[in-house]
Amino acid sequence: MVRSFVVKVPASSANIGPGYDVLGVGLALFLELNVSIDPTQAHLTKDDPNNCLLSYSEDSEGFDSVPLRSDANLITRTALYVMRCNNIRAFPSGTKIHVTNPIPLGRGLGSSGAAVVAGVMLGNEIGQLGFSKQRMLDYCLMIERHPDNITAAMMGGFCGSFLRDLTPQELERREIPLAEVLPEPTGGEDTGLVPPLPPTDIGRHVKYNWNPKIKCIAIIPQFELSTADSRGVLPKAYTTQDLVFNLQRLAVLTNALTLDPPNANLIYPAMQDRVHQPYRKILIPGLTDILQSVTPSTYPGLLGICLSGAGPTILALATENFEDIAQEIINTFDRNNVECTWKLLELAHDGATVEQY
Ligand SMILES: Nc1ncnc2c1ncn2[C@@H]1O[C@H](COP(=O)(O)OP(=O)(O)O)[C@@H](O)[C@H]1O
Ligand SMILES: N[C@@H](CCOP(=O)(O)O)C(=O)O
Repeated sequence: MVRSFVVKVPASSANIGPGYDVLGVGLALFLELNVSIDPTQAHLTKDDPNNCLLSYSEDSEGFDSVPLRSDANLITRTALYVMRCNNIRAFPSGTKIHVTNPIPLGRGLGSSGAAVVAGVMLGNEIGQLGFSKQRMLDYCLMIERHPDNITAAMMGGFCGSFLRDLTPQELERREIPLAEVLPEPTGGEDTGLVPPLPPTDIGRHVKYNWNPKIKCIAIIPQFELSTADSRGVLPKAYTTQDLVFNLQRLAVLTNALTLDPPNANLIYPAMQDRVHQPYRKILIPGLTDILQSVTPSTYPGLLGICLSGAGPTILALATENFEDIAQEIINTFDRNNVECTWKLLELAHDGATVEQY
């Protein structure tokens, strides 16, 4: 029997200013996997160590760069991790996965979070494991260890999340190096390693309301900045003043974005941050100017501006004047020799979905 299904996972913008590793919004720009399992096509998948023929559409982000072997690609490695935790060693013979990916890689729009969520949903479907989204979050959080993108991509909408404290035994499982969780490219051999099951309910979240008049403008520089590198420049400790500065704004922002009409006098200052943006300026030419150059008084309709995730994308929230706001930010990047594209995006309210067909 042939089985076919589609997995769709939204991009995300994390932090939203003061909510470092806490806040995220799912964005209507979808990573899509078209999956078919047809045992009569087993000859097509015999060259892959795990029986999987993986392809990307030519217009996909990462088409030229992402690996297609199932033990090297982030989506299928993640699916193999979920399957192997549950005693399924490989994809069924004749598994074909075609990926369409409009989410730019390494730009702060949650491409890796979407790939991890897609991989976990793929593993759950292939193995017919019947996991809830809450349980699938546990698997995701063993791989990407900040919950903001993952939660927004899985659950959709505007989310706040945290990781709960783990018991010492759980901590051991959680501290397993990533290389032992995800299968490493092996040259074709299966090491037989069974990864430890993730602890349950690692991540806790709430979904806030979001005023639908608020749209997301993403200004996307044409250079990549890996999240790991962008986390590497952050300090290990903060002053009380800086932490209180962010906590005060975080508390106000989560409610301010639900109010009608949206109030720029509240949202703009509530999107200021002292925990990550000041340190990331050295990695993003022009960031200081950009965060100061567009304000609600110079650009009516603008509500707030911040770095999207770990950058380099800029997220501007606005109700109108989208093109002018984007163009001003593009011009400032241009003066710093950085080319950009931009997108106007709505929230993705439903998060990740699977549709059988
Ligand atoms: N659709 C995808 N397919 C395969 N690998 C992906 C995909 N999306 C992201 N990745 C991997 O994740 C990396 C980017 O992750 P990261 O540095 O966290 O940036 P981002 O801010 O885009 O999440 C890519 O270089 C690639 O290795
Ligand atoms: N809170 C994280 C978010 C990273 O998001 P990404 O989209 O850049 O992967 C951080 O700021 O490091």
